[in-house]
Amino acid sequence: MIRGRFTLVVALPKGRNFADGYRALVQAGLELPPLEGERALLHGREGGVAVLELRNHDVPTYVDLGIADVGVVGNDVLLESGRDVYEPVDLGTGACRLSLIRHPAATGPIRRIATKYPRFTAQVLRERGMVADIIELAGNVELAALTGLADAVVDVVQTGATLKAAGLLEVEVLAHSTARFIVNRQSLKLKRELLRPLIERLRANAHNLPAS
Ligand SMILES: Nc1ncnc2c1ncn2[C@@H]1O[C@H](COP(=O)(O)OP(=O)(O)OP(=O)(O)O)[C@@H](O)[C@H]1O
Ligand SMILES: O=P(O)(O)OC[C@H]1O[C@H](OP(=O)(O)OP(=O)(O)O)[C@H](O)[C@@H]1O
Repeated sequence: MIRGRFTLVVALPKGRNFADGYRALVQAGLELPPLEGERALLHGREGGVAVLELRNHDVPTYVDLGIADVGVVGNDVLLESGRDVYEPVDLGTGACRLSLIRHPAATGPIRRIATKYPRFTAQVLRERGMVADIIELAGNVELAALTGLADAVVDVVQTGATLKAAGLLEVEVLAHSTARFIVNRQSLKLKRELLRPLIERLRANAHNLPAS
């Protein structure tokens, strides 16, 4: 097991949330390894802290199953994952929302919803007693509303520029998202002396973030 060879294994998502996540952990005093080479997937030396570079949706999986002790991931991905991890800190970065989006001409009942977030969408439908087919897509989800593949989509909105350019409407915000620091429940007990102060410092620093 990789965890036995390092003091702490950190799962970070490639892409948008990587730099803020890395910085937040360093500012909280964690000695992260320097990042080696663009194509490296695992950074760090035995006996120190390791960083795993993962796809967003894989971060909760690695943390829940105990391969990584801790991780950083957007709440949107956490909601979708259904994974049981401890989520002690809202880092406040990477703010966006998961919204219901429709074409202005689509005014009838929603029968087909396209999304990268099928579990989250199914839960929203269940909570509202609604029935619709969910079509899982891998990206550029707005195209489903533009082309008529679906009569609504659930996707990430940040500035709204993508929707505006496509002439689509943000009908309803379903969830707000920011980056979260997550912890494997067993690691929290086993590495308490390392993790408790880290969590406190992350909380204090997140509190002092300028409002975005
Ligand atoms: N405008 C935005 N679009 C998409 N995600 C955003 C945006 N703003 C913040 N985020 C956050 O960034 C995460 C997506 O990061 P990124 O765009 O790097 O991933 P991706 O290219 O979709 O790759 P992956 O397939 O690994 O999810 C989201 O889960 C969300 O928490
Ligand atoms: O409201 P906005 O500020 O326009 O941001 C939202 C858009 O940004 C992301 O797409 P991106 O073009 O980054 O590609 P991706 O789908 O590969 O993440 C996301 O999937 C939305 O389409």
